[in-house]
Amino acid sequence: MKDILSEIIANKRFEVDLQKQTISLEQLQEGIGDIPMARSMKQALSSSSSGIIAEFKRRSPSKGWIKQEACPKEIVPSYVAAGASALSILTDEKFFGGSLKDIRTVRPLVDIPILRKDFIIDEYQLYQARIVGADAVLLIAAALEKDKCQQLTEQAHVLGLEVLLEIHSIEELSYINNEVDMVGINNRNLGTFITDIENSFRLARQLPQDTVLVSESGISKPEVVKRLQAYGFHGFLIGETFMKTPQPGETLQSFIQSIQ
Ligand SMILES: O=C(O)c1ccccc1NCC(=O)[C@H](O)[C@H](O)COP(=O)(O)O
Repeated sequence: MKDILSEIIANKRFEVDLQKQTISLEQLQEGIGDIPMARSMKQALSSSSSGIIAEFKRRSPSKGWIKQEACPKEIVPSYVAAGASALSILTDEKFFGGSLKDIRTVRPLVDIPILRKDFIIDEYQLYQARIVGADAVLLIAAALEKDKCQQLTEQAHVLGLEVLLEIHSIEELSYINNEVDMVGINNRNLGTFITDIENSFRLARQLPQDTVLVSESGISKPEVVKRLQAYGFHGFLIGETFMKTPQPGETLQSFIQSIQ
């Protein structure tokens, strides 16, 4: 682990420890009882839908502010109306300008699966995700020891959350086991920020055919999605391409028209 990722993880550890001082894990556990069943993102991606996981993202370490004043109540329902199969909502505040409140705000407005996109290092964050209404969480191999990743996967399942495991390199293939629901191949090198779509094809070749595969980051053209679809990818996680335009929902709509 290095560079921006280590900085993000160090800050996340600090944040989570602080949050625990305000609301303890036990208090969060008490709040989990009456949460409705989660929606299956794996199923949503496996059905014959667009496969687009449309991301709500205000800023990023690689691009700075993309849409500082973005309002989730406007953008997220417009993604659903445009035909997104699932949603990804960045909840990291310091580096991405997001918050758990963004998921809480849109949950009653939409009925497709929501991925809590954050840097999950502690089971406390799984409870937070479930309480605000997320259906799935991202676990990043590069940010976790293998045992910890396994432990978080099991705990996520106990809470009814699905897991999208993100890998970027051949070495991280060893994190994948039968318990992981979906495998995300990140095209972005988190050390250099360079995106290379070919990374998706390189790593997909190494995976069993029945893996629910998601290609993540740097996707800006419908033709790329078509190539990925033909290769057997089910999901396409796209943020900046939509968020940088004045009407992200409309941009998504024409993007989907071009892949059908
Ligand atoms: O987006 C970044 O700059 C970034 C930097 C360091 C860690 C994670 C980062 N992004 C998180 C994501 O996974 C992306 O937001 C997501 O894959 C969508 O990517 P894009 O379509 O390129 O916005």
